[in-house]
Amino acid sequence: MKIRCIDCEKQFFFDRSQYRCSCGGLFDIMQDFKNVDVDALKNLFHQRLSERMTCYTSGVWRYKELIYPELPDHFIVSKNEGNTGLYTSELVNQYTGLRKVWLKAQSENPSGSFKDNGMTVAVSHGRSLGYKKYACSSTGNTSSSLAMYAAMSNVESYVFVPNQHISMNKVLQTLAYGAKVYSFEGTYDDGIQFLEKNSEHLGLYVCNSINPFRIEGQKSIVYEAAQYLNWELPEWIIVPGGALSNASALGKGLYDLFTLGFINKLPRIAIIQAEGASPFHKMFIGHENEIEPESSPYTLASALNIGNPPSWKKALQSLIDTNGVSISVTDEEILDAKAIVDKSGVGCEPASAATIAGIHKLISERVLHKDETALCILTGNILKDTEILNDYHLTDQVHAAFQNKVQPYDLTTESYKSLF
Ligand SMILES: N[C@@H](CCOP(=O)(O)O)C(=O)O
Repeated sequence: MKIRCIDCEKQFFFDRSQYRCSCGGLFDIMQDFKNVDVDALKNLFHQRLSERMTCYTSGVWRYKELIYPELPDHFIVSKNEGNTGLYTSELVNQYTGLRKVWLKAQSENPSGSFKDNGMTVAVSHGRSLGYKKYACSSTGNTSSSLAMYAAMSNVESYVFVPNQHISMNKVLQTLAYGAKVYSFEGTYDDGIQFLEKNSEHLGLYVCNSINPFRIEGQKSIVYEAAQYLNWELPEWIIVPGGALSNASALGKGLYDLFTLGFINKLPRIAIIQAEGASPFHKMFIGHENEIEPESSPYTLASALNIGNPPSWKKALQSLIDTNGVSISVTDEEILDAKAIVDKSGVGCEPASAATIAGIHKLISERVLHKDETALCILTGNILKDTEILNDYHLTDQVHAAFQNKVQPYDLTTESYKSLF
């Protein structure tokens, strides 16, 4: 397997853990698609939809030929990740004003977020290299996912989480899977810098999205959506933008599908950032060549509290390749959109709802047209952040709101007769 530095374009054989080239650029995996037969692969992917109890049951490894064909199956650690629902909702369509919005619920992954799509590949690769200690910096989803796969592989996980502006539920989930959790003063960005500097001499295999195998795995999100939609994707793919791994991976995945001939039309990608943590959007609309890191990013959508996204160049490439756009939305817009997704029955964590808020705004700015269709990536589960649910639904007027939603009822009377 070969990798390429995205800055100096030097190529290497990838046989150990390294995340950056000596020039400072991130690595990208170069797939050898010379012998790909699209019709044969479509058939194979279709047959694998009825696999049971093998690694090909997974909605990631179903596409192994496009992700990591060389990896011997016995290294794969999988929990049937992927296989997530694709939903539509009249409520969401109406709220956004778009003809049809597809919700790809990556929140249905085994650890509750899209991170599992990439993590199964990163940890499986780490196993093939013989690593026993795995690490990440995280606002909570990456750490939960890593801790889960590490536990299943019987190896250690060490996770570094900021000591504020993250969701307690996610940290508890990470602890419960058995990870050693270190809480630090700073942001996700400081944790990444620490790991980039120290992981090698500490013998830690880093599973953040600076690891290119994470990106290869996350491409499966768009492969699966395309397969479910009979290889015809909507005009737009909408992703929240924090560390920017989804924008990077989905752009690469779409490019694979289009250049190989799986799909005939390339959707446009829209990256939606939270206003309080939007360095990428500022760079993009300002036509700057470099990102200006934000030292104190802050948004209620805790998964997006990232001021210096390592993958910004890959995400930028995705927008260039797909004629994409970026936009930012306020926390209020995110929370209102989340309430709609929750009420639709699909549900999501706050960061995911940035996509719905983003569509709303892109229509009002006439970037999206109401006759178009879009696919939104819902990144995390509704229960990932119950503090936000509490605040949104209860805090303002706790008693009045609570009484409205959960009505007191006296079982000893016959008042039910007037209720139904
Ligand atoms: N919100 C993320 C931030 C980490 O991003 P990654 O792309 O490096 O995994 C999280 O869940 O920690």
